[in-house]
Amino acid sequence: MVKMLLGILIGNLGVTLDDSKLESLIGTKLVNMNFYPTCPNPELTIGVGRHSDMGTLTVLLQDGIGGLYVKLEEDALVGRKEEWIEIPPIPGALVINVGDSLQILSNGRYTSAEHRVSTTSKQSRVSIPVFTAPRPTEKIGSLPHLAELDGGALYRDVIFQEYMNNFFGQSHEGKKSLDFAKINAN
Ligand SMILES: O=C(O)CCC(=O)C(=O)O
Ligand SMILES: [Fe+2]
Repeated sequence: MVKMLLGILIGNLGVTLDDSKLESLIGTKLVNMNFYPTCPNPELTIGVGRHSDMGTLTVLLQDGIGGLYVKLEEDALVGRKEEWIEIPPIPGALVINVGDSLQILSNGRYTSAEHRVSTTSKQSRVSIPVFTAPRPTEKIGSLPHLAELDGGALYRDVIFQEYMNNFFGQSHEGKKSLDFAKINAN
């Protein structure tokens, strides 16, 4: 399913990647099982702090409790201020998150979802994300066709293992990890 989704998302940008390339871009797969116990003072705790997932696409199953928030970036063009919106649990629905690797490959046309989780004082929560990410040896950077169309690459080529080392080598601060691959990050 993830391979098909990725093929469609990249295809919509006018780039066709063959099956083995798509496979390489989601070749690392990891399942987490998150348990968030109840917390008497949810406002004083962080369930999961703000971050984006480092991989390509994340498929997330959450129970019915809620508490997952995604940041909508400020957009002056449409007069929107930065806002955190809750992703309500819908029975039988999966949440699909764009990760940093897809942001890099798409030259920023898809942006990774910055998200966080808050706990509640009444009910514990369980979520199961399935992360897909490039193979550790895979080189990722802005896809050349998109860099050309956009008048330049926003991201340099990095070996995914290096991106991962950097991601886990520092504490998460929103989407700061992306700076590692950004050209002209300041
Ligand atoms: O629990 C959730 O809904 C999200 C967890 C998460 O963001 C993560 O494990 O990366
Ligand atoms: Fe996450």
